[in-house]
Amino acid sequence: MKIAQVQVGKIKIPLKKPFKTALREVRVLENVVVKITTDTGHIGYGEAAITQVITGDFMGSIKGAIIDEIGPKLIGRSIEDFESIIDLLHNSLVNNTSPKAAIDMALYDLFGQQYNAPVYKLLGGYRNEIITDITISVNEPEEMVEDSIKAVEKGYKTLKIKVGKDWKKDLKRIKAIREAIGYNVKIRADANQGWNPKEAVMVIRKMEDAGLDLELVEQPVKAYDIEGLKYVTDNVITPILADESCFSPLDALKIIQNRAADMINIKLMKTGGIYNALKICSIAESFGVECMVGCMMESKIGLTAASHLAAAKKIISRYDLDSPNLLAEDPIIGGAQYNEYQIRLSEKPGFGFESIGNIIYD
Ligand SMILES: C[C@H](N)C(=O)N[C@H](CCC(=O)O)C(=O)O
Ligand SMILES: [Mg+2]
Repeated sequence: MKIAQVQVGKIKIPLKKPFKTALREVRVLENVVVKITTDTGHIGYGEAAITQVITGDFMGSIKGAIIDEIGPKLIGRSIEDFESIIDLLHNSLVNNTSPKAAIDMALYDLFGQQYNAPVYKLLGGYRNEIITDITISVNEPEEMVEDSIKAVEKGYKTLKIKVGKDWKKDLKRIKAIREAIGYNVKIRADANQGWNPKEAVMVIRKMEDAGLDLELVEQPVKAYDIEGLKYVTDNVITPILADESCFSPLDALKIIQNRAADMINIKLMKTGGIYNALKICSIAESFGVECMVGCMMESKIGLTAASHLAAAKKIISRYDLDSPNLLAEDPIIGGAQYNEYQIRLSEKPGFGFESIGNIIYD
């Protein structure tokens, strides 16, 4: 199975309601899709999210990296030489984790097809069903309460509450939501770097003192501020999850060795795909540090790849794989099966995509 063509396209899907974090607001998802076709007619798909405020990668840079740099090097390479192709991918240019992730996904999709097995089984096959949380965008507390109640009515057992805009109001947000939904539903909060270290300690301690029972707090401080992250982790009881601070396996190693966070959020857009995500899993597992698999605003193409990783590994104990549920349409037939909070993996070879609509190829 040799790579014959690498195509790049754009997928555009409106959201059900604006997705708002301390870092950005998204109304319409516009991501890059990669389609790799082999000489045997097999097709592998991947996706790169436009999340420049986190990864630095934007539409033009992602397309350029794939069309001008990575794509041409892949032509004629055999999927059986998997390690060599992945090595080529990661050494073709530094950073650019989103285009690398899209190519890595498409290669894993083909790898599964080559060996006639679903990817998650080839990676370890620990489980074939996962349960995702759902994200509540940061808005006025009243609107967040309404959104939280609707999510609980749909059966979600974990809510990921976006905060990090203003710590006093954040406290009100979490208090109001906890009062409205009770204690049978888990709350995790994601500040998306919005607090400084002292504010973070103060607000998390206030939440602890008020008995708000947070499962964890994600990325309280700036991505670069590992000392600040450690200060927060050392000074609160609530577990701290590193997200934007952890891209590479080396980032994970540094965070874990310094005990700067209690857990790691793995996202394919940060690691550059499944290959490096597996390295983070091994590092974390060696230290007994549990991981979450998260996502950017991505369609079911990216989320199917993330779900296969999440299902494969025991050390991944938490899932924030909700972005398809935030979209108004799903143009992807096949792949992971979403039934609100429940995600089932397809047993078809690779990622099991059947057809993908809505893509405009360059
Ligand atoms: C969509 C997912 N639940 C999520 O909240 N991801 C964010 C970043 C997503 C983005 O800005 O596209 C996160 O965990 O920080
Ligand atoms: Mg996050």
